[in-house]
Amino acid sequence: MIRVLNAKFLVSAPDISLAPPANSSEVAFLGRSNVGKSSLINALVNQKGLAKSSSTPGKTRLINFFEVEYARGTKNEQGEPSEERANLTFVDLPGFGYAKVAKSMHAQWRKNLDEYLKFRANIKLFVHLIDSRQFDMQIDRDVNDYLQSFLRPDQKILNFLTKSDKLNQSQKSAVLKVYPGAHFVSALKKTGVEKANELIYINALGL
Ligand SMILES: Nc1nc2c(ncn2[C@@H]2O[C@H](COP(=O)(O)OP(=O)(O)OP(=O)(O)O)[C@@H](O)[C@H]2O)c(=O)[nH]1
Ligand SMILES: [Mg+2]
Repeated sequence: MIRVLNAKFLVSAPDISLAPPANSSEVAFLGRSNVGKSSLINALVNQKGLAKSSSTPGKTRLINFFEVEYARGTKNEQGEPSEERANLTFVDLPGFGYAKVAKSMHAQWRKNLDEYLKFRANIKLFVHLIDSRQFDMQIDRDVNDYLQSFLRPDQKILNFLTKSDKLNQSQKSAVLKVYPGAHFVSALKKTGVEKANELIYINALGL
């Protein structure tokens, strides 16, 4: 059993130069604008307004850092139940593909994110969120290829399909044909959230 003990906002930074010290494994949440990044972070840490979410695309404009304290039930050397603790840093990023932004500003965002994503040493996990209703978009394939192009051996990518409460079973089956083994989450209904925490914890810590 994995649970979040505590989560708190650290800092918002416009680019990597103002990021907090890189002293714990970092999980970067990325995906198209409005896909549900901020909402999923809130669901994972079980706090409503920690990451700011909005129905207006383009809500998250800075790189937002959160410290998340996890506890995992395990067994000690004597085989008795015990609990291990670990801190992760969650990073809520501005969305890709937000059209209503002036081109020049958009280019600047891309540049800022590019440096952060490629050169931040402690990123161990990229959580790429894909809208389960629009799962077959070129921009998401491009983002996957982009991440793969600089992925280090100590890093992983997870694909989560968001807003799964909007899908019926046959629609989910169609998604699974394109993303076999995809993990569905709903921040609204809180489904798939516990499993998501487990996947994040294990992959970010390389367990
Ligand atoms: N039905 C449903 N709606 C959701 C879910 N998660 C988020 N939403 C809605 O989707 C909209 C966008 O959510 P955000 O979490 O702000 O999305 P974001 O990816 O952080 O967006 P940007 O910061 O603009 O990139 C909001 O209106 C949310 O209420 C979900 O699991 N189910
Ligand atoms: Mg957001």
